[in-house]
Amino acid sequence: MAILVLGGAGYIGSHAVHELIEQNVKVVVMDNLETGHKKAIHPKAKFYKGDIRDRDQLVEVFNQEEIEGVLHFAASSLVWESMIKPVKYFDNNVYGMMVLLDVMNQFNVKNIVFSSTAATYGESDVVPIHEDVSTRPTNPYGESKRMMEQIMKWCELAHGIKYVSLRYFNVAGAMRDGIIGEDHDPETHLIPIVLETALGKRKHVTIFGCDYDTKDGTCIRDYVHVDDLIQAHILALQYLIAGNESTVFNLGSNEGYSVKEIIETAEIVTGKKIQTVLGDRRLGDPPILVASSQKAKNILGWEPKKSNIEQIIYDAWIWHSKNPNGYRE
Ligand SMILES: NC(=O)c1ccc[n+]([C@@H]2O[C@H](COP(=O)([O-])OP(=O)(O)OC[C@H]3O[C@@H](n4cnc5c(N)ncnc54)[C@H](O)[C@@H]3O)[C@@H](O)[C@H]2O)c1
Ligand SMILES: O=c1ccn([C@@H]2O[C@H](COP(=O)(O)OP(=O)(O)O[C@H]3O[C@H](CO)[C@H](O)[C@H](O)[C@H]3O)[C@@H](O)[C@H]2O)c(=O)[nH]1
Repeated sequence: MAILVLGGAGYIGSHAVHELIEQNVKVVVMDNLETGHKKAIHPKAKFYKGDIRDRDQLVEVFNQEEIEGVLHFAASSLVWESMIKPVKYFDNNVYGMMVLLDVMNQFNVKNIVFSSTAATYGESDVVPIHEDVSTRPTNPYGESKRMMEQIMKWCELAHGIKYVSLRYFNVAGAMRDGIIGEDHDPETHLIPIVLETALGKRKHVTIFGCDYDTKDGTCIRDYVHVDDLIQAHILALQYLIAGNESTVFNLGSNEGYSVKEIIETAEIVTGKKIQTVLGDRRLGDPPILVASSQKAKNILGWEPKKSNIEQIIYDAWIWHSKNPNGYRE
């Protein structure tokens, strides 16, 4: 039996594949390589290049392999892009989920761990955010993920497909050995941009908005180390395979850092001065997203070990400084 990792060539999915293989699990990856990299896929994983919206391609994978469960990372995931290309997000994310659940049902595969997001909550009055806080997304990306959760709920009722939806906050860091890490083109995430600036690949970091109602006027996010996040996926898979009920968990560090604080910490970790420019607010950005992950700790026994901000930035720095051009030669 194998675990099917959809989006296993991407930043987070590739870390999941490495960890599963480390734990001697048989892994099958499907990815269309739109934002992922073939080089990020562990050589011991069986790779199918394909798009999950292509039903025939997906059926082919399920026909060829004995799939026990699915980790579903494959999605479009940029908040700002979703504000200008909403249909892309509903097509790739929501339609992709519809095809996937239909094929899982056809092949009687009953377990899925899904990459959801803090963006499902939108602007929450409750901080830290727990799972019972109402979801009111402020961008199409978050809306698409909320819809995907709803679709899973109805497919559980109709077909008995069990799910764990993991609402990640901001994922960062990399495997300590510098072999895999974050490489998007163009890169739009804060920590990689800050580190590329430290490396001299960029002149400055633009701070998107300094007039938010926060301690220093810049947006606050909760950063979680990718290695800790993957451990939660392994626990979620075990939870489902043990026959537990479908549910939702937040995954974050429970600490909020402003954009300015991230830049200051990166200056300390890298020992480099990082130039900044003040810019306008970015479309769709909520001011504050900080998690309560108590439920994942209580029910899954999740214990994040690396999610302090210095370690997250340090591990990302190892990846970026060893691979200044990412996966490109
Ligand atoms: N990075 C974060 O901070 C963050 C936070 C919350 C949630 N998430 C979610 O985690 C998941 C992974 O994020 P990431 O940062 O690794 O993104 P990523 O873009 O690096 O990885 C996504 C992978 O999925 C593939 N893919 C996309 N659409 C596909 C399709 N239709 N068929 C096949 N493959 C497809 C891409 O080629 C890529 O390899 C996404 O679902 C994202 O929404 C990420
Ligand atoms: O050059 C930059 C890049 C980002 N930011 C700011 O830094 C913060 C973090 O931005 P990221 O782009 O790194 O991450 P997002 O919070 O927009 O989104 C990330 O986390 C979300 C959940 O919190 C989603 O799930 C999403 O997939 C994932 O990309 C935001 O306030 C953003 O405005 C800047 O000021 N300058």
